[in-house]
Amino acid sequence: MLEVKSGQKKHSVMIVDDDADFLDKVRLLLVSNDIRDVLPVGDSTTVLDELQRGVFSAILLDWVMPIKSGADLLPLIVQRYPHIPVIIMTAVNDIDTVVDCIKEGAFDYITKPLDSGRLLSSLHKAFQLSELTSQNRQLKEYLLSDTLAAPHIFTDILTCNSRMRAIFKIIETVGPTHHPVLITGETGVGKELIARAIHKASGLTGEFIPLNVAGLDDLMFTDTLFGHKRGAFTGANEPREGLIAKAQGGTLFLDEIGDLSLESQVKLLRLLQEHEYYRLGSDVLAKSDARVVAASNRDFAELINDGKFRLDLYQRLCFHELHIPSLRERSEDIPLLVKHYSKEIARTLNKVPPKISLELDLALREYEFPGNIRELISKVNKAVTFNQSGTLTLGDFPGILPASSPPRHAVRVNYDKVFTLQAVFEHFPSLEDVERLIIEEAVKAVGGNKTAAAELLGITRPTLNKRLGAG
Ligand SMILES: Nc1ncnc2c1ncn2[C@@H]1O[C@H](COP(=O)(O)OP(=O)(O)OP(=O)(O)O)[C@@H](O)[C@H]1O
Repeated sequence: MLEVKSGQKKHSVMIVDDDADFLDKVRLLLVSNDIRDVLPVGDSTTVLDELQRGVFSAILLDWVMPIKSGADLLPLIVQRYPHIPVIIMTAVNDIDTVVDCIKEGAFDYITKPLDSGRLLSSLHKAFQLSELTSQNRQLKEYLLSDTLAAPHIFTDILTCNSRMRAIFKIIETVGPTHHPVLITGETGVGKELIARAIHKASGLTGEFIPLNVAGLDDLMFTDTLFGHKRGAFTGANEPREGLIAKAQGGTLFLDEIGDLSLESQVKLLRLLQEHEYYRLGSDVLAKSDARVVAASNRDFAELINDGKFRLDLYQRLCFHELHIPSLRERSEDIPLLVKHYSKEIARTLNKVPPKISLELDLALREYEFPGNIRELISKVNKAVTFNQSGTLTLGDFPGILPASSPPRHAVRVNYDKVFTLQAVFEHFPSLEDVERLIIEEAVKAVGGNKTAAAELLGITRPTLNKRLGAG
């Protein structure tokens, strides 16, 4: 999970002044106000060295000093350490100096003799800025980097697609907020898997409770979600606990939310707004802290326009919205998924995992997969079940046409290739060099998800771990 360090951080302050008594006084003032990490610097020529050695949340810098003055140091500090707020201290109380300091990038300016209240308030503001800057930096590094903070959350979602990886990053960021999330995307793209990943990223200790609301009339929806009291309606002989109670402290996943009846939408809106509900037949208000994640393959703009979906409910649900791309928009995932599922299905049938012919591989990449990954799994299932030869070919996938482009033969061995290899390795590589490169590239391509990397490489995860360990 993404963790931006903040809060009760210890702050360290550098005080630079050529007056030893003054330095001592300020240090005592800070220490007695719980700022214990203070570095007094009497010789201003050592400031840059000290900055290289330590980490500081703020600098108190005297303006007038012999040899290297505050005016000399300020531009250098601002240029090299723009994230450290610098507070200028000076006896010179004229507007020109103030303007000069601020123009050079000082955070604040205080006059001597120091007013302790003013100094402490300025320092606390500087700490806030320094914390924000450091959080921003961490977030930026995290979002720009290609590594996930908690890749294990996504092990079930095989992908080497960059949009999917960006979605993983968003999940790591918004997962712990506990706000509602609306997941959209065509049928079978993996919306439920994404919902489960959001639950894992939330840190919630309660359960993940899925409910498919398609086809539920208002009574069925209300009864299933909120439960009922004994005798609430004819046939309600026993009390029923609704799913919302089961999802307490966890996540309620409402699938096919675009198909929810308008009457039920009002009830769901109330739950999202008030976090309260009534069981059928009961006038006792119950509380719910379940996080709501909803999914749909419907077009909400159209539904709202046609009066079939309430705008206020949509706005509540899509506090965060994730759109999952269709499989044809990430066709690079197709070979990975075909390999994974053909192996899985072969295992359940006690068969040897089949090979996949190049012709089939190319044809599958071009096929549209209107039913997305669910369709892919079903097609692979049939193919593996009936295949006898040990190699899946186009013949095992009725309805799939050969690829329009001629097979791209993976590697054409000629001297060009040798030169390409040498450009990568600067020498002719050994098999071990090439293996290490391929493994590194595969792990990078799937963003550190070792299960997916093993799939991509056509080896088992333990083998990958062994090779990584040896690398
Ligand atoms: N990236 C993936 N890697 C491996 N399996 C996947 C991936 N995405 C989806 N699947 C599998 O595909 C099937 C369909 O996924 P899922 O039910 O999450 O789709 P969905 O978008 O919720 O479908 P629907 O819109 O019909 O509810 C499931 O068996 C799921 O495990």
